[in-house]
Amino acid sequence: SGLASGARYGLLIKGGAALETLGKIRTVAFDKTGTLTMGQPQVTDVVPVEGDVANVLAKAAAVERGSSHPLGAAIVKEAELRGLDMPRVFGGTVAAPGKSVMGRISSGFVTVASPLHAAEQALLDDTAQERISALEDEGKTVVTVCEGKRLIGLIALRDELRADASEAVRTLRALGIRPVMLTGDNLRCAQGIADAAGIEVRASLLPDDKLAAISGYKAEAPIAMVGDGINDAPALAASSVGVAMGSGTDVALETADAALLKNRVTGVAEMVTLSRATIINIWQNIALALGLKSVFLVTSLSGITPLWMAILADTGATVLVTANALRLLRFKPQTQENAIIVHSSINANGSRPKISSQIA
Ligand SMILES: Nc1ncnc2c1ncn2[C@@H]1O[C@H](COP(=O)(O)OP(=O)(O)OP(=O)(O)O)[C@@H](O)[C@H]1O
Ligand SMILES: [Zn+2]
Repeated sequence: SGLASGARYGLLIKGGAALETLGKIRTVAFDKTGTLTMGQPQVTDVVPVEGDVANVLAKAAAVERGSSHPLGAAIVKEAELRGLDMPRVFGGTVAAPGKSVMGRISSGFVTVASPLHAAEQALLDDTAQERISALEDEGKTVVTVCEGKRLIGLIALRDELRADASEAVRTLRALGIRPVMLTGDNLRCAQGIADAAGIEVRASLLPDDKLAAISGYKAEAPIAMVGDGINDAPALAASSVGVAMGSGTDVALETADAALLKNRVTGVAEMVTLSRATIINIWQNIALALGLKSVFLVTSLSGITPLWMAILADTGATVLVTANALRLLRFKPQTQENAIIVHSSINANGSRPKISSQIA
């Protein structure tokens, strides 16, 4: 009944074990991009160092074209909006998760990378470094564009916080759970987003660092991780309960133990509440069943109640237990955004989520 009730609110939980663990978690780790934020960054600034804006944007977009990263998608969209001709890429592109993407165009190798990992390609001088810090202080994510070993420009992007992110964080704290944001983005930008959401943050984490962070928390107490599967699928799999955003990748939906179909991050707290209610309900039922049975065992053995009455009472207990379990179907999440509850398990993009077949 707990699983069915969750499904009605767009909370999909893959089976009883995950439902049970959710009630015990002490920490919830959130990915930033696409989880606490909308995951639809927009290009805000293009700073050319060599050539003009179009040169930087077109080359960056060329190597990002095959990339599934939200930053890459934003760069390609911006180049298309400006009607730029993207140079041809020869021999495909190479992505280093959490760091960069690289490809070869006719004039040489182009790399789009985080400032932290740009140093592997080119040295950032003081002017570039200052410009990066200034943009990051505005809450933007900056990527560097290099051609060969030369920095040719910077692209700044901004992603908006989800409307229910701070409510999600507050609700978890009220349940005695510690929320923390794990991100591959730089600390300046991440700190701005984290402050707005009211959450503590660990930034500049590579996918392996996210995994290590999860294992660290998990060694202390059960932890849930909420992510979209881009550079965090291993962390989702390693946490006690992995929760995928409904808009996330197929990998996320497959590795996760649960999913938030309506992309409401407040759903994590609702899952915990539902789990706790279910666990209490199960213990009530066990106590009820055993209690009634022992009363009638004693009384019928000692001849106080006739056998037929004991049998009838046994059936009655089953009815009571079932009725108590069915109360869970009346479960309503406490958070305010319930107006947008949809009674179906269809994704926002219209496709059926893969895990829907597994609802008990
Ligand atoms: N395809 C790419 N194009 C440009 N930069 C990239 C790309 N992939 C990774 N990066 C750089 O590496 C950084 C970390 O990437 P990662 O995907 O781990 O984190 P994120 O998506 O920014 O944030 P989060 O970890 O919260 O999802 C990015 O902020 C960006 O600077
Ligand atoms: Zn991410």
